[in-house]
Amino acid sequence: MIELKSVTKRFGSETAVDAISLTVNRGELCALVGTSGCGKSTTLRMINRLIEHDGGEIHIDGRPIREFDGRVLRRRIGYAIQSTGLFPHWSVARNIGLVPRLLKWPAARVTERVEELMALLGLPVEQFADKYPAQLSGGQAQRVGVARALAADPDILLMDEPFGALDPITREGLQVELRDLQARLQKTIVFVTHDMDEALALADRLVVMKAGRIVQQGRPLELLRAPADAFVASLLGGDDRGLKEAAITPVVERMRPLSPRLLPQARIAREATLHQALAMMFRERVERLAVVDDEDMPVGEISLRGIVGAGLSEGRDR
Ligand SMILES: Nc1ncnc2c1ncn2[C@@H]1O[C@H](COP(=O)(O)OP(=O)(O)OP(=O)(O)O)[C@@H](O)[C@H]1O
Repeated sequence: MIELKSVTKRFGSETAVDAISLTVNRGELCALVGTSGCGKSTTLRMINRLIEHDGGEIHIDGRPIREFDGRVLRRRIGYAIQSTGLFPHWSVARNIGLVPRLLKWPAARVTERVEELMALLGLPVEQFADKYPAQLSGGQAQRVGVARALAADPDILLMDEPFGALDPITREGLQVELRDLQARLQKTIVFVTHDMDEALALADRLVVMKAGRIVQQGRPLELLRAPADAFVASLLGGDDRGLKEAAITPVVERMRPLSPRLLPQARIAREATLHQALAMMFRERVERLAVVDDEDMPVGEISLRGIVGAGLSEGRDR
């Protein structure tokens, strides 16, 4: 668990982070969003003491981080950044194994771990282990950066735009991998992003910052449904907020039992979102879809009226 209590950071006369308080529970993914220069990266870098806070307290698992040696702390916390920070003269495998080697793991265990992570992140060992960062595409380099952050199996991961500057398909693939990793391994993750769709899709806790302060925090749906002010509303998507809400609301929330009427021909997976259901209705020119399970068996239906007529923000079906 990470706790920030009234944490402040000043650079000269400028207060970059102004008395923020935030708790990120174990296994939670917390996304920090806000306009450029609002203090997101500074907040992240104070957690692993790349930047020292000058007011307030930061605790990790109940202990003030000032009690830890900075280097020891950073070996316990994975850190992935947009520019990857890979060592250019080291191979991919050597880059990924950096922290385990610093922690003096036996060589065979480091190799095993590196290969495990490369497989996890879709980087075939034979193809990539001996390559150098300059020989990688941006997306591959970011995967290596994420693998390196995960190498020593840290409980905490700090990620500063780790998927920035990637094409939408690669980015979405990595988002799915991250969510999967988090669900399986219960990592505590603090994630900085400028991409609101990414923040809404990934975050358990969404934190909106403005000029060094936290303006609002909560579950993405809570913020979409009740933004604290016009700034939050506009940052979260302005007039598009309804669609963004549909993009993170699962179909099963609005699903009804199959009606005795004819089974709808068009089908949608039960894991789909309302946004995907709307897109399919639009594409297929239909107002009802059968919701199907993994074996393509209908488990219910969803209708346009069920989605729109009920009013998304009411959170109930009629
Ligand atoms: N090392 C530094 N020295 C002086 N000022 C700094 C330093 N690092 C950050 N700042 C200032 O602190 C403020 C917050 O910066 P920070 O990088 O945390 O913002 P951010 O929200 O991450 O921005 P962006 O979205 O553009 O990355 C900015 O005004 C920035 O200019």
